[in-house]
Amino acid sequence: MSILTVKIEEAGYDEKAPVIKDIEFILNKGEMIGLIGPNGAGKSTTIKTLLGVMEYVKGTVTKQDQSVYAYIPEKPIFYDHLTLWEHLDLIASINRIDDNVLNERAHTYLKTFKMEKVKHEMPATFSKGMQQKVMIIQALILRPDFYIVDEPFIGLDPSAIKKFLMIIEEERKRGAGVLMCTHVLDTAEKICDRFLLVSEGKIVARGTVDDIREKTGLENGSLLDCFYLIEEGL
Ligand SMILES: Nc1ncnc2c1ncn2[C@@H]1O[C@H](COP(=O)(O)OP(=O)(O)OP(=O)(O)O)[C@@H](O)[C@H]1O
Repeated sequence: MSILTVKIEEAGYDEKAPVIKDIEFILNKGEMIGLIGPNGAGKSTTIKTLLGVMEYVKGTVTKQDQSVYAYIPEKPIFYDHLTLWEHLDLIASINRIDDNVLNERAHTYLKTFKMEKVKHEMPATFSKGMQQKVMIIQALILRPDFYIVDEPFIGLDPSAIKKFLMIIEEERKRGAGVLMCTHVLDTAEKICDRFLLVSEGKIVARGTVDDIREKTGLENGSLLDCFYLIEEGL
């Protein structure tokens, strides 16, 4: 069952010069799609379009009725004068999450990511990885229908990556869909069901790793090998 249906004809920062074209896909319940592509390909622009913050958009982004999403950005953003706990409290009240539920979920995830000790400190003063963990905890507290995750693997320590992947797996079993943008292809290859390879604003390959292997003729190639071949036009 689809959670998100994307039909972007074109989008960009200026109507006269669209950056992405014909980005069309469906995200299903419990599915993880990897959005991959070289620097400047249009991945972040695609994400901004899905989030509804792009200046110019022609096309439609349709969520399943009432579905809630959570966005985990690559660059964390915080309120300077709020503590970690106050950030969680704010997110919970905006999304009408009951105090008891917030307490239970927050306690679990703060413990998992070893952030309990700093819960009354300002995230603005945290390290990059700690800030990334706060963004992840904020998203997990919502128990959303789908996640949009921008490059989760740069900044987190290996143990935090492992925990994040295990929780995301649980979330998928619950039915949550995940659209994940990343350059870390060896990890993506292991966890994503399908891929969208974007280059110069368009989808140049899509499907499972096997579909992409078939397209490149690399029968046993890794996703990285296939990516390299397609990107370099070999
Ligand atoms: N704020 C902006 N204003 C104008 N053009 C932009 C802006 N942000 C990105 N672009 C342009 O849009 C194109 C796609 O950029 P985008 O950030 O979507 O790439 P990306 O695939 O996310 O790359 P990366 O892997 O480097 O993060 C690039 O040509 C870039 O210069």
